[in-house]
Amino acid sequence: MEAAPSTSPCRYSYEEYKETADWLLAHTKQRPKIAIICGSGLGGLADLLGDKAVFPYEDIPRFPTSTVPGHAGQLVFGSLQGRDCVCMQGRFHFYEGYDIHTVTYPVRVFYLLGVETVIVTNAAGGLNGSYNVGDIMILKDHINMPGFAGQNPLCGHNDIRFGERFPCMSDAYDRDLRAVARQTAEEQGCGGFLQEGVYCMLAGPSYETIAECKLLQMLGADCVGMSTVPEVVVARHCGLRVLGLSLVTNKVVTDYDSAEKANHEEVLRTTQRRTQDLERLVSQLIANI
Ligand SMILES: O=P(O)(O)O[C@H]1O[C@H](CO)[C@@H](O)[C@H]1O
Ligand SMILES: Nc1nc2[nH]cnc2c(=O)[nH]1
Repeated sequence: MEAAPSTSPCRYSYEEYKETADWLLAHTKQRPKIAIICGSGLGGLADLLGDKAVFPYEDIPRFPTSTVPGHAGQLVFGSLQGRDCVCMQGRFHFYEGYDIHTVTYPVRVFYLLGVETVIVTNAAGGLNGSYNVGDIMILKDHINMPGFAGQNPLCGHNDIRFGERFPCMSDAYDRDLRAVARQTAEEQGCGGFLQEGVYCMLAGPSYETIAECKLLQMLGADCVGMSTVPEVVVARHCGLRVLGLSLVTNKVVTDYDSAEKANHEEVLRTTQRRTQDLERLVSQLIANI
C-alpha cells in the first residue's frame, strides 16, 4: 500500500511519524516497550524513571506542544523496574485546538519506536454514584462521544502499515493487563479504592451540565473526561496493548440544589493526594507485566 498522498485527508504521512521516531531513536539509547501517558497532575509518574533522557516537546521534530496546567510538556525516556519506558509528561487535548490526528500523533510515534504496551492515565469526574473522590478506576471500556460526532482519529486515508481500515474496539482494554492491574492494586494496598468501569470522553473544555451528567449515567458511563479515547483508538489500530487508569478527581454534580462546581483546581488537588498511590501502583505494574 502506498503512503498517503499529500492531498489525503489524513493529517500526517507515515514518513512524518517516522521522522519523529527516528530522531528520538538517534537521541536516546533507550528502546522502550512500554509507554505511559500521564493525565492531568499525574506527570510525577515520569519522575519514577531512572537513567533519564528528557526531551521538551518543542525540541522534538513535528511534535505538538502542551498548553494545559498540570501537563509539563516533555517526553521522558528512562528505566523503571529494569524496563525501558517512555513517558509523556503532558498530553494533547482536542479542546486545546489540536485536530484529532495531532492529539494522537505521539501514539504512532511510540509504535514506530517499538512500544508494545501503553498505560494511559487520566483525571476524571465520577459519574457512578458508588465512586468516591480518590478512587482509581481501571478502564474496562469507553464511550467515544466525539467519535459519534465524526471526530475519530482514524478518519481519513488508512495507511495499512499502521493497521487495518476497520479495527475492532470490543477488546480495547486488554483483559490480561486488567487482571494484573487488579492483582497489583490489591498487593499495593489500593484495593479499598479500586474500581473497574466505563470512561466516557467528551470534547470539553466546559465541564458537564447536570442534564448531561444524568444522560451519561443512563448511557452506562462511570467516569467522564476529555482525553484518553483518541489515544486508545490509535493504539489499538496499530496493535498496541492498552491499560487505562482513571483517577476520580471529583464527583460530577447531578443535583440542581448542589453548590458544588467542577473545577480544575480540585482536579489537581486530588491528583496530588493520590499521586504516591498511583506511582506505587504503576511502578509495580510495570514489574508485573
Ligand atoms: O484527561 P486528563 O488529561 O487527565 O485531564 C482531565 O482534566 C482536565 C479537566 O480538569 C481535562 O483535560 C480532563 O481531560
Ligand atoms: N469532562 C470532565 N473532565 C474531567 N476531568 C476531571 N474531572 C472531570 C469532569 O468532571 N468532567
